[in-house]
Amino acid sequence: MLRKFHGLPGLFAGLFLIVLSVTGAVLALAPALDRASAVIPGAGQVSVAELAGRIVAHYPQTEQIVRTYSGNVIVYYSRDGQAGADLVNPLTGEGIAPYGSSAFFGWVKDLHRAFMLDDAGRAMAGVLAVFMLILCISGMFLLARRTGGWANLLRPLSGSGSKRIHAELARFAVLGLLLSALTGTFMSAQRFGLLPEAPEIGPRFPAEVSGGQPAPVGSLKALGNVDLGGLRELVFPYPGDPQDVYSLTTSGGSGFVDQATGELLQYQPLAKGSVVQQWIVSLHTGEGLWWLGLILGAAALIVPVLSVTGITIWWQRRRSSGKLPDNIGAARADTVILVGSEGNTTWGFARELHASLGKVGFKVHCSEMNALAEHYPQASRLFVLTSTYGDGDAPASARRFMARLDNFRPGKALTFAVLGFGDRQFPNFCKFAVDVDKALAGKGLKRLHSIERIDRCSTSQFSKWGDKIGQTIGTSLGLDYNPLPPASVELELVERADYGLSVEAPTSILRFKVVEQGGWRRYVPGNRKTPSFEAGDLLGVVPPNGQAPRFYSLASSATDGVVEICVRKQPRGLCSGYLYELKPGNRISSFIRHNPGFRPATGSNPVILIGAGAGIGPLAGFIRKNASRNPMYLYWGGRSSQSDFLYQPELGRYLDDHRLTALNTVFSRSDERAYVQDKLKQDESAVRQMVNAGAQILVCGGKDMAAGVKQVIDEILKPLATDVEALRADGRYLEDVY
Ligand SMILES: Cc1cc2nc3c(=O)[nH]c(=O)nc-3n(C[C@H](O)[C@H](O)[C@H](O)COP(=O)(O)O)c2cc1C
Repeated sequence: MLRKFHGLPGLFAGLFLIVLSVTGAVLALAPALDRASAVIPGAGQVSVAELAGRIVAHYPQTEQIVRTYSGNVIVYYSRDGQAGADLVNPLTGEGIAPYGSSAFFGWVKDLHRAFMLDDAGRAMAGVLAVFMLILCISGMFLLARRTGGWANLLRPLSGSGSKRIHAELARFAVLGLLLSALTGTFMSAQRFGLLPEAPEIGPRFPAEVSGGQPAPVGSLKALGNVDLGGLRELVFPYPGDPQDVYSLTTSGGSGFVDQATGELLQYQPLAKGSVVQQWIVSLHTGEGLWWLGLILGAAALIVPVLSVTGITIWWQRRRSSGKLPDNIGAARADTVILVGSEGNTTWGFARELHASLGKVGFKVHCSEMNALAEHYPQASRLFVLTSTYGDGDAPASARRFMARLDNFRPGKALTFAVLGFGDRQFPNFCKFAVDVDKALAGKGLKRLHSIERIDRCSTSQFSKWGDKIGQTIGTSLGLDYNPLPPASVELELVERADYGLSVEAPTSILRFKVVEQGGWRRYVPGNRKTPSFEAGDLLGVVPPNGQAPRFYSLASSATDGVVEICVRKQPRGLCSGYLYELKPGNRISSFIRHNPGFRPATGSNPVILIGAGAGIGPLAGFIRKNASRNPMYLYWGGRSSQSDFLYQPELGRYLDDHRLTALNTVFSRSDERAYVQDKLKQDESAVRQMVNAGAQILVCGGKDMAAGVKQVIDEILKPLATDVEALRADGRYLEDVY
């Protein structure tokens, strides 16, 4: 709901908001440019009387003196019957240059205020300001939800791509945009009479003036009492009319000055409403607050990027939520399918189930598990299809499911069935699905069918499960789904570095180049030259006998120009053995699987990287990409510094150029006889301090190491009254475990 509240105005208004914000950013420059060219005497240095006296010496027929919010002084005068206006130097009264408002800024202002369309355009700009207000407020709520609460709003963000860029920039710009939107809405509402405007009541013309011989303007007492900094305008009396007066407006109010006695007559302070109104204009335009104008301008310039990334996110979400043409609303559905997925393969199965159930007449609603509603009023069947990630953890689209389950109010008639997707080679086969099954039963829901687990996307297991569900609900589903094979990438080994033979841990860093498809094949969709990937994504490799693919964490990003992995040869490892035997020039077929849940946060908070053995691969990749020199600390364990110190030269270079802040290694077959978790224990207080300062922890390596690390970190965190699970829920403890 909140997301819709944020997305719909954004989509609708995207293009117009871009025009509004770019023109706003240009206009925001005006106060700063004006200010830069203005001569501004210090406070108390020049009085209005002195200023007027100096100006009159150069412009005997002065009609009016105006001081702009930026501090420029303009004189309006007549000479030889011709009216003119000049910028003047307040210290000398001399003219600097003829004054005229800029045609360019005038044009931009028209575009900004009214899209060149008069009142219709002004109304549109007002509506857009309201949209912007809704976007800012709903965006702040979404950000708080993403960072795990308002107190964590400044916490480093995880994730990548458009979502990350959108959230990071929005966080930077939101206060400026909120201020512009609020003040813009206020000004539009006043313009269209929806809010009252402060009445412009000036002082009444004095009933009596002395009518005596006019004194020189520089000698008038009332003008001598006003500092130039407070002047708005001074209108001169009509020449030769002793009954006329000077009309003075200052930042505090307005009044009249007798041209003979110099007395202040009928002074009226500015009404409170006018002061507020003036502040609102200043806060919107930066008039008189040139520095604020620049901040608002910078925030406005971010709007085009927010619009483009916002539309990209919406589009990606639409696509990944699976082109479900007949998706029924949650409130009307009799059947609900919830999907937990990280790499999107489970969505394909969910789509097939959605289509089959729809075909036999059910009203089916399908969404990600994170979008679990509080209530499905009409539903009597709930299917949960979910994969498992990390070490038995929730995939990205289900991470908030368990927390949302607390507020879930299932109707009495609701029954459920969980279908887990996983890989039997993982010790925690489909563990998250099992957890969900238990949690739903714990909520008092009845099982429509007991949990089943699908191994490595087996389509036959899926189809059999469909048959059983069909029998239970009294109709044939005929689930027949064949996932498309992922786009394959041909790689050629260009370089390898071998380690660890003498300590029975043969491990190699393998660097491949992407083999470009020649001839017509390069035009086939999917045969892209270089796929996009980041360190921490996964390289899928199918071993030669065609069994299920094995995944290796990537140590490089596409921009590095190589595909780099770190492979430890397992004793009877089919795929690791195959890769280990490769020689430069050999080619393999592979595919990329994105793993956006395993990425270091950006920002100045420390990042603690922990790994052992080949687990150093993606961690080294993160350090290589740390161009902004965020504090990164690496804890890594191997067997022997002489034999399997992977990436030793690179890490030295990263320390030198500060991409890596500190390196802590430990070797189990040296005198230390210790593992990486022992090293963490030794560094207990430093680790605790870093976590207390907002550090994020990323762990990569074998499951035993990960379990040991988790145990030690839990102990280290005890005095902080938090633990690994709490950090994990905040996106501050990420694991890539195999
Ligand atoms: C990094 C990683 C960790 C995984 N961890 C587990 C796990 O702990 N248990 C399991 O059964 N499957 C695990 N899997 C396998 C996935 O659950 C399986 O490939 C699933 O089909 C992915 O579906 P999805 O693309 O919809 O997320 C893991 C896969 C990867 C790439």
